[in-house]
Amino acid sequence: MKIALAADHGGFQLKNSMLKFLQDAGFETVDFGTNTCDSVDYPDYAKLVGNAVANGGCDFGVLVCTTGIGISISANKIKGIRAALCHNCDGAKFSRLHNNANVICMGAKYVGKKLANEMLKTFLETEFEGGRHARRVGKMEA
Ligand SMILES: O=C(CO)[C@H](O)[C@H](O)[C@H](O)COP(=O)(O)O
Repeated sequence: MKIALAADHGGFQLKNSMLKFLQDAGFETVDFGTNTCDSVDYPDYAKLVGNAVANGGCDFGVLVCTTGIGISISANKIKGIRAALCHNCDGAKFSRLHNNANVICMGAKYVGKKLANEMLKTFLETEFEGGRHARRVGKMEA
């Protein structure tokens, strides 16, 4: 499974922590940056990960900014992207079960490294339930 990650200056440390977690767990990863405190614009990074997932180059995406809000709004502008802003493992689980989310977004201001790894693990291990949820996801896509 190949995972694309990116963050702005507000989220790069948490992104790098999850990058190491994924690499240690044996996942293939693509790091789209940023990797410094220099101020950047979160829509640019959402676009890199969103396109990588939407075009099939990566299976899932991980995006982080300070609150998670701007980067999730941005990712959801890309056709085929269902980006879920998650704050706990239950949200991460249901974003997959019911919404077939393909990008998980987090706010580094609210989520610590341990919780972020747990949410990410839950997200990647949970399968979409399909059924009535497939009808709803289909309506979102339309
Ligand atoms: O949280 C964010 C967007 O929702 C971004 O990470 C920004 O950090 C936030 O908008 C604050 O911007 P600043 O330039 O870092 O003050």
